[in-house]
Amino acid sequence: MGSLDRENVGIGLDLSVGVEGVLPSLARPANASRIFHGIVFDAGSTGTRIHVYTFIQKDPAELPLLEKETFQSVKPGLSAYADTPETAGETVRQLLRVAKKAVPHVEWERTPVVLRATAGLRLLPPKKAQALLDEVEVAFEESPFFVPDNSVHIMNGTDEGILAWVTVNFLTGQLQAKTKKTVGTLDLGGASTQITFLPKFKRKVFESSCLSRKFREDWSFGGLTYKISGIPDGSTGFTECYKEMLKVVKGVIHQPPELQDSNTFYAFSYYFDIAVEAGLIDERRGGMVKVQDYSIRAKEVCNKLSMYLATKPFLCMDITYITCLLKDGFGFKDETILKLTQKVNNVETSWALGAIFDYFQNIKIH
Ligand SMILES: O=c1ccn([C@@H]2O[C@H](COP(=O)(O)OP(=O)(O)O)[C@@H](O)[C@H]2O)c(=O)[nH]1
Ligand SMILES: [Ca+2]
Repeated sequence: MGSLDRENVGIGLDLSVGVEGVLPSLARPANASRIFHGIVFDAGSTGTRIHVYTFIQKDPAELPLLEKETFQSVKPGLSAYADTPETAGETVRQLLRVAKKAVPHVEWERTPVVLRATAGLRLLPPKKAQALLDEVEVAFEESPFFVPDNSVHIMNGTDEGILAWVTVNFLTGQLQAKTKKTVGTLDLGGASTQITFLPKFKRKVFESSCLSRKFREDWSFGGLTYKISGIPDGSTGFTECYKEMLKVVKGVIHQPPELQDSNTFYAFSYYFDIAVEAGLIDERRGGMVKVQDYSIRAKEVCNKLSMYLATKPFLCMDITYITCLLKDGFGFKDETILKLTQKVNNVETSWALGAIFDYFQNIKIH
């Protein structure tokens, strides 16, 4: 991998540097805009998503513009195939068809494809997770796209957070050299919440005052089946449920002092989904909520658990967890406003866009 003369080459040409000798020469007039693409798979615990990005580099000294995102998702996530890893390869092949349509044929061999897995694979026994990743790699190698080193791997939670931050701040224009202010981001995954408290399950039985006394369900993950239920003779309701969540949240999470004077926070993933389920926002339009809106709704739901038993048995637990995480975990004030959105400027607010920037930067593209 060589260093680059940024006076003469744009980001599109820089891409070829990582695969010297493999890619055709991309020499173009110095002033021409360059178009390039990047493919990111988000292998989440509840689904696999493909993001195909098209960028235009007008000025090599500036960040590229994101012209377009093509997005598609499938359920369930790869971890559901822990015992049939070939199926993971099929899922990826199916989604790669989307990329073949979105990226012009001539660009295929210089368009990088990467997959980052999150909590679903983190929670699997390492051998099972590796078998899934190996199948993905085979599917990538068969594809016409450029497969960089370390193209397929499990990402840690810190990277997930940082890359989501990059995505939203890029999309909201805060990464321009002249802007000083940035926005905060909150992403809540489907399985990462359980990471903290799954090991505490005794006999693998999980009883909670956040669930209706009558609730009973088996929940399977990574080859183990957990028995989840309400406490048959215990107390239920918001106060009890909150105390339970506090044990998971309190003292575990660093409370950044910046939150006190912080500006705007964008929240997505489960913050968004649960707000929709709780009727706080419209699924299509998203919206703004105050931290206290979650807690008011949590009280209403948890104090009438039987009403939600048939349709939304986990809503009390989920919304109380979010309330507790925001207030006692991160230390947000009741009045803090969160912008709940799945998209900014029509682009998914996922860590995936940040991940492709990270990739370009690692091959010395700025
Ligand atoms: O592009 C995405 C990625 C995730 N989600 C939602 O975010 C939540 C988190 O799920 P994910 O599968 O990403 O879990 P993780 O692996 O991050 O824990 C789920 O409700 C997803 O439906 C979404 O709406 N769009
Ligand atoms: Ca996620």
